[in-house]
Amino acid sequence: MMGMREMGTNVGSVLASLMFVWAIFKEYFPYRLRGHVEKYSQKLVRFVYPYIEINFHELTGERLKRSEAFLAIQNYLSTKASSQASRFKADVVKESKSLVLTMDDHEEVPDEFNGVKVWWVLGKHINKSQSISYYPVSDEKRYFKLTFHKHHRELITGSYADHVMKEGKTVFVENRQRKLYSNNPSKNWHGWKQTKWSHVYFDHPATFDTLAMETKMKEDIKKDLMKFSKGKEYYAKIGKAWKRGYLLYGPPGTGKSTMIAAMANFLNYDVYDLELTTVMDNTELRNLLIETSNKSIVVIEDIDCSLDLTGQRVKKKEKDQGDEVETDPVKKEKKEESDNKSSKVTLSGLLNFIDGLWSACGGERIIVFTTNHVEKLDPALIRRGRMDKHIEMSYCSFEAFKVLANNYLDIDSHELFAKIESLLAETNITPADVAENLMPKSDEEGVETSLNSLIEALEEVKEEEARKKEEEEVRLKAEKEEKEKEESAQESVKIDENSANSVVKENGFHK
Ligand SMILES: Nc1ncnc2c1ncn2[C@@H]1O[C@H](COP(=O)(O)OP(=O)(O)OP(=O)(O)O)[C@@H](O)[C@H]1O
Ligand SMILES: [Mg+2]
Repeated sequence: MMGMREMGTNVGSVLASLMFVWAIFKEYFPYRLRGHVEKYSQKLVRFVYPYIEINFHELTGERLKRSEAFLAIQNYLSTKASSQASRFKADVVKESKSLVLTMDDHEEVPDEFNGVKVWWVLGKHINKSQSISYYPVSDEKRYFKLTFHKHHRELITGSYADHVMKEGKTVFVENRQRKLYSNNPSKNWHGWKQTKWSHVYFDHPATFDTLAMETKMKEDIKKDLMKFSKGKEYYAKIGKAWKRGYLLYGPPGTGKSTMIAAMANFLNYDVYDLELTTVMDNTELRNLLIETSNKSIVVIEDIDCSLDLTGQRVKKKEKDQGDEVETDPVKKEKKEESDNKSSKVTLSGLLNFIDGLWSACGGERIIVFTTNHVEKLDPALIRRGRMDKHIEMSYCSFEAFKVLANNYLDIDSHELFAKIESLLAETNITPADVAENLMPKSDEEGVETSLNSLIEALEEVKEEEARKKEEEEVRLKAEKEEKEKEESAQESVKIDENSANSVVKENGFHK
């Protein structure tokens, strides 16, 4: 087959001859006859150059978003380019294992589909605008040019285009390095980069295997996630937006954040960590959420600390609860930060978004809320449909301990396990504390030392709990006695009053 460059040279010489003929023709031909000749000459060019070109630009639309087609083509060609092209760009090194190659600018990559040959070239326009701007403007516009013979127009614009998009997306999923996004404060949204989210590569080692919790619960969650990720058609059929809400609640250190990482690793999704205290109002919240991509988990941690729960429905409840003191210093700060802001994200803003707009923009998103105080949340926020699945992360059970022992010490059983089991049944200790005790502190420390250190910690917790219980009992007893005293004092006052009244009566002061 003739290469594109060869073909280009031939076409060039033909065109040069035509130009020459055209000049002579313009000079000597009568004006009236020119129209006919022009029509036939166009036909001639199409006959000499029977190829069609289609350009796929990188940036499209009003807001110059990155075109999905461009990305898919880029990924599709990355597999072709490695065998056909000679100049590459190495883009990403995925988890330090493989080099992902993409074709370099102006490199030509041929491809074949059902015996039909096509050519791809990556080109770019340099915008030479002279406008003076405070911010540097991106002046490079890249595009892929697809060239093919006009006879195959239907095949190429139909099934070949589908094939490229599908393959490209598969390659993208295989090669992509997942990201952890955090939202930028809105004062940084304008100007040159205009990024609402900044990202780092997401490389958290947590998996469901390393997560300490009951096996049944774990399997349940895994099944639920799997069903969700494969549920595109199902969600379309029932007319529901392809999203799912999870609420993780439980005391600090029970693995809520670890669970989110395990979920992201399980599904191969990106994570958007949404820090609500830096979001000024509901409009900003909306703008942020609209910019999230498919296949992602949007996380809002400590919802009770970061969200202004001034939705009408909550006002009363908040008052009723009084000022509960937040003990965790990190969360306390977060709460104060949220309280100090002038404009705030409201509960109803968040609810509206989850319910309404969210449904209209893409799918395959999971939204996870975490909290230490589930009782503080408005039932309207956590009802099914908004938060579809509620997961309680609780104190360490024996089953959860076994997972941790396996992770940290590589053991399935030990003679000290029985003692630990009975201690765990009587105490409330978080998996974080168990993990901390199990982790060997030096190379010399063996399994037994770690287990004994855990037993010690458990006994301490048990003693502490017993002490607290005793104190509570003493306090309650004292309160009860105080109350009884007060009551008896009131009683005696009443008796005194009554007796005084009767004395008055006897003395005849009352008529
Ligand atoms: N269920 C668990 N399985 C495995 N490791 C755990 C688990 N729970 C806690 N850990 C360990 O304890 C550390 C703290 O846990 P994590 O940050 O997930 O707690 P959290 O529930 O998110 O706490 P907070 O409410 O304070 O945010 C983790 O780094 C992890 O090593
Ligand atoms: Mg956490």
